[in-house]
Order: sequence, then structure tokens, then C-alpha cells
Amino acid sequence: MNFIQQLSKAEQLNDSMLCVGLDPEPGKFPGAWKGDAGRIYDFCAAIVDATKDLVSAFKPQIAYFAAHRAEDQLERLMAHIKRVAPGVPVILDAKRGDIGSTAEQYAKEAFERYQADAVTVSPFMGFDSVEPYLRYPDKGVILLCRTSNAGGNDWQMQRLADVPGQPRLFEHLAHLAQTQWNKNGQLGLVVGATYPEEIARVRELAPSLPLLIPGVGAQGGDAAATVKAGWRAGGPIIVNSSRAVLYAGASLEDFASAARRAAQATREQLQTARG
Ligand SMILES: O=C(O)c1cc(=O)[nH]c(=O)n1[C@@H]1O[C@H](COP(=O)(O)O)[C@@H](O)[C@H]1O
Repeated sequence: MNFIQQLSKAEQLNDSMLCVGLDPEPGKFPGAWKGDAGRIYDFCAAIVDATKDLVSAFKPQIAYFAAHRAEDQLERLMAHIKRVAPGVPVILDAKRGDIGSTAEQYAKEAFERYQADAVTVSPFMGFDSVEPYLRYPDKGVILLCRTSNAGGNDWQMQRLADVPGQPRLFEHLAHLAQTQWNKNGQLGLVVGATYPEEIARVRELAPSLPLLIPGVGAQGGDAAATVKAGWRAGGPIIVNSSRAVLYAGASLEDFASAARRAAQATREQLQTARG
């Protein structure tokens, strides 16, 4: 089964478009775990166990593990997710981007070392920096397109004078990802929930691609506006929330159930908006 099929199955299984982002910050851990990087696995595994029937995907962000020399805990976490939630695909958020020979190593890291089902990639260096990931035909490759941060304006909103119609950079990328770059139907796009108008524009240009939409919760994006702009039959959305779920509770006894309640509330908002 490829990533797109896995995603669609998980969406149906859990009746959900929510992705819980696994961005562990030891300084925010509950109770006696606070500050203990040795608890990264335990913290994330508890969140996975508490939310695995509410999500269509999980998204661990690699920097939160690497910064604490906790790659071994990420490997254990990936294996844990496969074990307890085999129907839920895992997107490794790595945002890599480099020349082909180096991209080959990044692809190997994501898909062979960590066994991710999909990975986020920066397309800034062009198609030959994306192509090595496409050699894993069952895996998803999700390209940054219109990111949730304000600085995305610096590049992504600029018009390309040399391309017919002078599209904005993110528009041109959405078109390429829907058409000539999408050799094996593996591509998806990242579009921030903080920019619903641009979500709608990307959906217009890329009607069938899965859109990974971070920015609800801590960044203030509107869940209902996100669904309205991005969801279409045959055009899935994966709406990520990290901090608002992970740190919903502050005590060791209650953090996992608080995370579950937060995930449940966001999932319901999304499903209600879809109608
Ligand atoms: O690729 C991403 O996941 C991503 C793209 C983007 O444009 N904005 C964005 O916030 N993200 C990631 O999505 C997560 C958002 O976390 P919260 O703001 O805590 O929900 C973080 O892991 C970010 O690295």
C-alpha cells in the first residue's frame, strides 16, 4: 500500500483529518519528567497511545530529537507507532533539501533508517534535489509550498516574471507538483493554516494532492476555514497540531488524557466543518 492509500484508509478508519505533531520539548514535559531528555520516547509514546484512534497521521519533527541526541528514541518511537497503530501513516518532518547525491542519503535516512511513510522536503534546490525521494515509489514526499510562517512571504509570494502568467512562486510549485514533477503520484504540498486564501489557491492548482496543513492550535489558524479552503473529495488534507495537543496538560497523571481531549476537540471541529 502506498502513502496516499494508507492516508485514505486511516482517514476512514478514525474518521479524522487530524495529524498529531510529535515535537517533544523536555522543558515542557509534565511533572517529574520536566527537563529530562531521556523521557522523550516515553512522552511521545504516551501521546501516541492516547490519540492513535483519533488521527489520520502522526508527524514527528526530527529536530526535536536530534537536538537532544535522541535519534535512538525516534527510532524506538517509529517502531512503537508501527506496532500500536499500524493503520496510521507517519510523516517524518525533516524539511531536507540538497543536491541529488546528498538527497539520496536523506531519503535513506527517512525511509530506511526511520521507516517513515512520508517525509517533508524543501523544493528550493529544484527537481533534481527532490527526485531521489521519488525512487521509493510507496513513500509520500511532501514539498514546502506556502508555509505557515510570516517569512514565507519573502520568497513564496514573489511573482516569477519568466513564467507565463507570472504566477507567484508557491503557485508555480503547486502546478509543477500536480503535473510534471509528480512522476509516481507521490507528491503532497505543505500549506499553512494561517493562510486560508492560499490554501484555496493551492487546492485549485493541485486538486488531487494531499495537503499537509500545519498552523491550527498554537499558531492560531482556523480549523473550519482550513477545511473549507482545502478539503475536496479526492483531495485530502492532513491538518497538523503539535503544541496545543502535546502540552494540553501539565501533570504526569493527566497529560495524556488532556492531549486526547485536545485532539478530540480539533478532530471534531475539522469533521464538523467538512459536513
Ligand atoms: O512542515 C511542517 O510541518 C511545517 C510547515 C510550516 O509551514 N509550518 C509549520 O509549523 N510546520 C511544522 O508544523 C508544526 C507546528 O507545530 P504547532 O505550531 O505547535 O502546532 C511544527 O513541527 C513545525 O515545524
